[in-house]
Amino acid sequence: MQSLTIRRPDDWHLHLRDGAMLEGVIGDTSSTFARAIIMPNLVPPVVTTADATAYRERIMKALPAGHRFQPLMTLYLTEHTSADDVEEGKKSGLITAVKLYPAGATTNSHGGVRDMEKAMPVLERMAKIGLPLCVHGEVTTPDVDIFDREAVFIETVLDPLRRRLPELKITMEHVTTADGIDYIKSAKANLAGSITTHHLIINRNAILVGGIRPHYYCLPVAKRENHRLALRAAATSGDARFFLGTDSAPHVDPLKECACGCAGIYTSINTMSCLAHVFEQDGALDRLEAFASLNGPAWYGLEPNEERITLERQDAPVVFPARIETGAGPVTVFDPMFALHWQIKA
Ligand SMILES: NC(=O)N[C@@H](CC(=O)O)C(=O)O
Ligand SMILES: [Zn+2]
Ligand SMILES: [Zn+2]
Repeated sequence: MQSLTIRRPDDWHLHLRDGAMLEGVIGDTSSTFARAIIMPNLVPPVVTTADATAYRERIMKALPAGHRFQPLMTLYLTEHTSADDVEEGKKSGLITAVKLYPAGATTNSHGGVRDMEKAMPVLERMAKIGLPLCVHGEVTTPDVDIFDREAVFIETVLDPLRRRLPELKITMEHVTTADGIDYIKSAKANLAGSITTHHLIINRNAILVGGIRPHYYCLPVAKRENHRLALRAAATSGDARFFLGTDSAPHVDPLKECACGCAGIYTSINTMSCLAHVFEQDGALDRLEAFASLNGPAWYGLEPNEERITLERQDAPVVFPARIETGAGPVTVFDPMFALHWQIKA
């Protein structure tokens, strides 16, 4: 049997939600990943250090017995965020990053930033104290086609911000385009990108061909095949600027299978099996550890995990449940549309 031992991975972009959903999903992450950057887009969002402290406590309480897991907390940037509060959060060790959601760009982002000018004092402070900004990189202006939102964001928001504040460390999260990959590669410093599991596997056909398939709908929406190939090349290259952020984003099935379905794909449970498949296909299994376990911590100034996991390849397909049951309702699991053969050794 073929096997691969790597340092225990981390997830640099994760939605754990709250309440019954949090309880239903956290074990799928904490059984595999040592740490995860926890997205703050709850209802209401995690805006202050006090909010993040309370949310962290709820996460730790929901953690299954015996699991070791460290949630890395983020704050949801608003036009009213206090720079002092952000600095306090970083100093106390609680806050790993601040998250920029352009208002209206994605799930629970209506309280996000409309006018970047209003966020400048906080961003300047973050640059000064070395606190990274995570961005959902899409513009929301109605005249921009949804498939172009990332490219236009780079040109009209991200690049001007980086010119104005070159010392600010920015993570372009869930990169979905060749434009994003090229832009990150062109930067001399202070820019990196996370890539999701599903964007390495699906292109936009998965959502639209043969019927509309809500469980492949996420934001940023999957793009054309040439973009997927660019993401794959970047992820499997070993380039330290690219690392895993699953963006696993659970929504209960009734909220996805309806006339106006939510964006988000649930991959926490089968991400490592999917990634091993992708890296094997591209002849890059030796670089899976860089993508999933080394590049992320290096970017965030943390040590890689000491623990190891072993992935084993078996001839018989590894079967994951089609959906998980949570106290909030059923959540469909990402189906990569090919058989998986790798699994984490218990
Ligand atoms: N990725 C998604 O499609 N959805 C995320 C929000 C986000 O990361 O943009 C969610 O919170 O559901
Ligand atoms: Zn996002
Ligand atoms: Zn997300």
